[in-house]
Amino acid sequence: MTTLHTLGFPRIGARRELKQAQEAYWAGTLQRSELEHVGRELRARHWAAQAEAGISLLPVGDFAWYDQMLEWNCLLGAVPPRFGQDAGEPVDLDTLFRMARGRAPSGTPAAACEMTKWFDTNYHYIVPELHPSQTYRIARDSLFEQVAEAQAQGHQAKPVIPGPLSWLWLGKGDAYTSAGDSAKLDLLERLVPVYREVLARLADQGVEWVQIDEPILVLDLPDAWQRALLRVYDQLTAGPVKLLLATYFGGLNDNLFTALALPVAGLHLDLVRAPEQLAAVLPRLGDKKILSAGVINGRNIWRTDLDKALALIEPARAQLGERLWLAPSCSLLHVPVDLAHEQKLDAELKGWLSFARQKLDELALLAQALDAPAEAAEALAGQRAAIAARATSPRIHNPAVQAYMAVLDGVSRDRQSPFETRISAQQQALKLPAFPTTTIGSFPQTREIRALRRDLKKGALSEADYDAAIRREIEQCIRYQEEIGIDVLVHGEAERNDMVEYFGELLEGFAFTQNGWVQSYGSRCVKPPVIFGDVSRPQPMTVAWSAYAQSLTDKPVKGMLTGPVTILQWSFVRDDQPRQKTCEQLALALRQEVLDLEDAGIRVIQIDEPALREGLPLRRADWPAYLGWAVDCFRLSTGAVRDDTQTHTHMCYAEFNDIIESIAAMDADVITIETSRSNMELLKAFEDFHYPNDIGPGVYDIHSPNVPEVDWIVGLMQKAAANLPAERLWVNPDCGLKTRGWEETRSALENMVQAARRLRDAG
Ligand SMILES: CN1c2c(nc(N)[nH]c2=O)NC[C@@H]1CNc1ccc(C(=O)N[C@@H](CCC(=O)N[C@@H](CCC(=O)N[C@@H](CCC(=O)O)C(=O)O)C(=O)O)C(=O)O)cc1
Ligand SMILES: N[C@@H](CCS)C(=O)O
Ligand SMILES: [Zn+2]
Repeated sequence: MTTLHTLGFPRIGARRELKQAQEAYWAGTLQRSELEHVGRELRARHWAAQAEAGISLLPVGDFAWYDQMLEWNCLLGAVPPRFGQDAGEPVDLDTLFRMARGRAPSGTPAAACEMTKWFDTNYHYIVPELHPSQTYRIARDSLFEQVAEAQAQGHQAKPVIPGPLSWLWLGKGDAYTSAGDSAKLDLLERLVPVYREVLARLADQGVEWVQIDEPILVLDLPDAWQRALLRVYDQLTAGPVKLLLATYFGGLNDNLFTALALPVAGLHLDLVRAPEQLAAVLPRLGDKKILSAGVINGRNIWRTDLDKALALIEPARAQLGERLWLAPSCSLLHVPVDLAHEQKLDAELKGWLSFARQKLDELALLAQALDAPAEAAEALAGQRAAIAARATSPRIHNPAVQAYMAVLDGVSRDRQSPFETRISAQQQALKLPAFPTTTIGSFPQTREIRALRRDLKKGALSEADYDAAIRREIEQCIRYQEEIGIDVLVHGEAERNDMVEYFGELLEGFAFTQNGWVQSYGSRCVKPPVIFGDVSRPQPMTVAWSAYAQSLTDKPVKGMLTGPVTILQWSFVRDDQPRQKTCEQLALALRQEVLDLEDAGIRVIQIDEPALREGLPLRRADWPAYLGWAVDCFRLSTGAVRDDTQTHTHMCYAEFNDIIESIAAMDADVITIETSRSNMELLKAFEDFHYPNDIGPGVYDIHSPNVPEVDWIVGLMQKAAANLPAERLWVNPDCGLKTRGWEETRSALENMVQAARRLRDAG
């Protein structure tokens, strides 16, 4: 019998039960005991679903109240001193929430820990805060309690824990200069004994296998880290539990020999992203190790081509027999829970898809195909038919798009004139003051706005009434910005459920789901649209809203679009053509929208690319190719406008140093970026590079409810002006305001405008 396991199952619940419960608890309307009950119910449901599907080793530790890394930070007692954690006391749930959000129903508010992107996904983890004198201890028991919970339900629990090297790599601290700073390795001396203690406790609970995640093994690793892996795993494997070392999101490449040399009992490979590594691993695996083959894609939603998967793993099966285990490529955290909850997707399209729950069945079928091929034949034939139907469907091809793509090389990506010429034409047209103020696009998405969309969907509100209500929101937003004296206004994005899903709903070649939620961070989720075919724009998507907003004021209103790379990155993308091609189709659709906005009298157009950096391949050798086409697609979408039309772009959650050249090559007239959390440190890349175009360094952190003081904003801008020409600087928040309330938004923006006035007076 083939052993099946998963690296993790989505924790949010098919109806986002975890989100509802957490937010109610934070708001004080749900008791702690009720919250804990919801957690137990979800875990039990998810384990049961996996067991029913035939998964024998069930993940424990994939459930997290906010984030799995944060759970581990708390288990290790790595709680920064500002949270007032008593040494020796267990870390309480509210302390965990304060680390994530700065506040919780109990305990003193403190600055939240940093949150950043998890590898190349749209999931965000809470960054471990490292310090050279940090000590560790088992400070939270939830993992052990959950193991007992799973066992009491009759399951074979396989705890899932972050490996020590990956935990350190992903951590940050003032004493360390980069992810791979070898000084971090000094902490291992104190960390490893606690890992050993954890493993010993799990062994006492009767656990046989522990999955230990070392995803950094798919990155370019310095020698010191490779050596540390060898040293540490020698110490970790001494006890009675068996370790399954899990790698995912790529191939081992030059880390292959290190991974194979580790004395662990099993190794998990991502054979979706890097199928070629199997041939290199098989002859070197030895005669004892388990190989877990990750053959079901944990990062996308397409039904698996099981014939292809079988062809890949058959040599492994022949060599390893039952030492070959099967699994998804990575945790299923990154895909929606259950396709069964989609009532509105047409049957053809639904037949092409597989969400987390369906992926379990695919895994079981694959095992059956190995163990009892005759019994699997009929189901395999059904799967084969579904794969063939998708590959040959006329819905995926659009001749008009193909015709445009065929002449793409001849389409200019360049603006008509260089920046110096354009900016003076824009200055004449827009007549902006020094230190112009603007915002990033969205204004608070209030409950009322979301309820309007809910009612529209339910049929309780007509299209006309919905439109009228959104227009009122836009008018209020414009009036407010005029009143406080913002220079370049926005319409506020009230009509958007999400900056990617909104466009997915309006573009051809996309499908969208009712319930395909995926956790982005904490309680926040996204519903990534599905790109299944050639992308085109049947009609303008934003022009009516932007033109309406512009009709209300003489001040310029920015048109607001999500860029091609970000739409690509935050969607589930077709896998039957290179991502570059899909991105080019998106860029062409956006190019038409940009020109329509310009025709409608919109003089400033922003094309957001917050995911440009997130899309970077994990291996540096692959960066130039990606950056080449990503920048090209941005330029394709923006390049056709007149000189006096001003283009903006916006990026957040990113470090810019290593891609500054590509950012400059995008040639947006203005870039607004997230810099406030780093106290303008991130601007250094722009200073060192002598970035030529206009820059709006974010002057306050929109992720925090704290209102920035005028002096503080002035100080930050002066810091920026010390190294960048003042006439190139804009004043703006560091991201959109959709997750904020109106009260804090008002105070913050008013202070921001005050600060800009003071800067002008001083200059
Ligand atoms: C900027 N970020 C984004 C990322 N990815 C995206 N795809 N979009 C982004 O904006 N990645 C990086 C960052 C940070 N990530 C996020 C992710 C998610 C949110 C967020 O606020 N999510 C909302 C859901 C937004 C949404 O889709 N809203 C819909 C539906 C709202 C809903 O739940 N409706 C309820 C009824 C509501 C009511 O009655 O009050 C229902 O249908 O039952 C909409 O507005 O229509 C979230 O709540 O998780 C932010 C940053
Ligand atoms: N225009 C978007 C960008 C977010 S990254 C917003 O303001 O929400
Ligand atoms: Zn942003």
